[in-house]
Parts: sequence; structure tokens; C-alpha cells
Amino acid sequence: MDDKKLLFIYNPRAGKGQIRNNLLDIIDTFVKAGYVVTARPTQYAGEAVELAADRTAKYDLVVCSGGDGTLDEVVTGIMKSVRRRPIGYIPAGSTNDFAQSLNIPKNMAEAAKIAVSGRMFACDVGSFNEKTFVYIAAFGLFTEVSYETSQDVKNVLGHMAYLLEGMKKLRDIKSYHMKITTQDTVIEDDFLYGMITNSVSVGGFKGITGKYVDLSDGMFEVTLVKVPRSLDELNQTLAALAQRDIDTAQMYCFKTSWLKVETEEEVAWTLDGEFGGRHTEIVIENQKQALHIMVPGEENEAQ
Ligand SMILES: Nc1ncnc2c1ncn2[C@@H]1O[C@H](COP(=O)(O)OP(=O)(O)OP(=O)(O)O)[C@@H](O)[C@H]1O
Repeated sequence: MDDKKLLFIYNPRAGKGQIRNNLLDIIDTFVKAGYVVTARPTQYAGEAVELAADRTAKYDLVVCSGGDGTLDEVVTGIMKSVRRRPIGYIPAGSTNDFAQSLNIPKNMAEAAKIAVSGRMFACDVGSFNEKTFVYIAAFGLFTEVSYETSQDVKNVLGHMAYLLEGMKKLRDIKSYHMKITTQDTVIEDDFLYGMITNSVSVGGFKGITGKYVDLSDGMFEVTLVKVPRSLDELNQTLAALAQRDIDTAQMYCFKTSWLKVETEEEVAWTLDGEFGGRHTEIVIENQKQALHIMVPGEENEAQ
């Protein structure tokens, strides 16, 4: 019988470069699980998309390691590839929201074991016009932050950087007038922030996307924060966010598998924490269970 082949794509700069202390153990774990391993450090931003799109069909399993940005790139590539391979994920970034949602441990050696001998889970993926996102498409206040914060600042300060930059921005709140269409409704309003998610945690905050999140139900959780009309309303909004109480008068919260967002002016979006371009019209669609990803356990459902 031929050996099983594994392609390991990792971002050597993700997080604090923590892959350096773990690489030998990770590769050893793959070999012990019966794989012939090709290890490929990414050489530049965006390369993981090309690698996953062009090279993965020849492998039985693709494992990636890095932050949310690298995971996004690998999944984007997999969605474009002729034969979609299952993936394993070893988190190495600063926040790793998606890994938390899937209960993938932060410890790289443990995550490596799960990548090769865990349970395969069919997870939803988002399409955003022509692009792909794994767990979050967002606009507004805090999103302007994450891609303006340089890679180096992110590495040193972790997600504190997100929070501090966010606080600086509160002085000049920008609002977004939008028309949002779903299968069931049309909403037109002014928003501060919006996120379309398939995740239990965002920015390290667990539960912020709502209750009963199911990553394989074909539905996104949509959270749209309205522009506060007074300082009081602003405080209420921030308190609601801090207490993770998302069902308030300040927000729209609903589930949908499809939505269209239209604006007069171009709006900057982030996809999985990285810049997703400026757009006046986007269509977001849930690709139900399109990604096969290795998660802990054998039979229990991942949440
Ligand atoms: N060799 C490289 N040099 C520079 N940038 C790279 C390289 N390899 C990958 N990148 C880019 O770095 C970006 C951020 O990487 P990633 O998300 O993996 O780490 P992080 O930013 O530390 O983690 P997090 O997003 O969780 O904070 C990715 O968009 C990726 O394209």
C-alpha cells in the first residue's frame, strides 16, 4: 500500500514565531501517524492560497499552522482546488477564535495529534462575492482596527492591540448606512459595526455571536450594531457588548444562510481578521458543511 501523504503549510511568523520550538515534535507526530510529510513554510502573504489551491490534490491530508489569516488562506485555496482535501489546524496566532470554536487546543503538540488522529467534522464555510471566509466577515469600528494594526504590533501585544486601537477610534465613530436583504426581510439603517459569523468566539470573547451556535447548520449568526444617537445609547451599546448581551434594542441579531449588503459608499470589510476589500454590494452565502476539518474526539459532536 502507498504511504499516506501529508502537506504541512505553516506561517513561520504567526504569533510569536512559536512554531520554531514545536516543529520537530509536530513532524514526528505526523510520521508516527503513518504519513510521509512535506513541510512548507509560507514565503509571503497570500502564498498559502496558491499552495492549497494548486498542490493539495496530490495529498491525503493538509495541515496548516498559523493564525486566523493563514487558516483563511488555506481554506480559500482548498475551496478552489480540484479535489477538496480535509484539513487539520494547529493554531499559532494571537487570538485563534476559530480554533476555540472547534475546541482545538492551543498547545501545538496536542493540536498536531488531533490533526492526524482526531475526528473529521463537516464545517460550514462562507462565500463573500468571489472570496471565501472561514468564520467571520465584518465591517465597522473594530474591523478598521485589525488590519491597520501591523503584523509586528499584533505579534507583540496579541489581542490587547485590538482593544487599545479600538478605544482610540471611539472618538470619531464612523457610521455606515446600509440596506440588508435576506430571504425573510429587508433592513435599512445606520450601523456602527456588523459581523456575519460562524464561530462561538470573536476577538477572544466567547459567546459574543449568540447562543446555540452550530458550525454545521448552514446558517450564519448576524450581529448588526446600530449607531448610538446619544452618549447614553453609546454606553448602553458598549455595556451590552462587554456583557456579551447581544439581544438589546441597539442591535439586530438573527440567523440566515444568505444575505446581500448594499451601500452608497464603499465599505471596508475584513474576512477572518484580514482586509477583505472595499465594496458597495456584497452577497454572502453559507456553503453548508463544505470544509472537512479535524477536531478533538471520536464520536461526540463538536460544538
Ligand atoms: N513569510 C511571510 N511573510 C510575511 N507575511 C506572511 C508570511 N507568511 C504568511 N504571511 C501573512 O501573514 C498574515 C497573518 O498571519 P496569521 O494570521 O497566520 O498570523 P497572526 O497575524 O500572528 O495571527 P492572528 O491573525 O491570529 O493574530 C497572513 O495574512 C499571511 O498572508
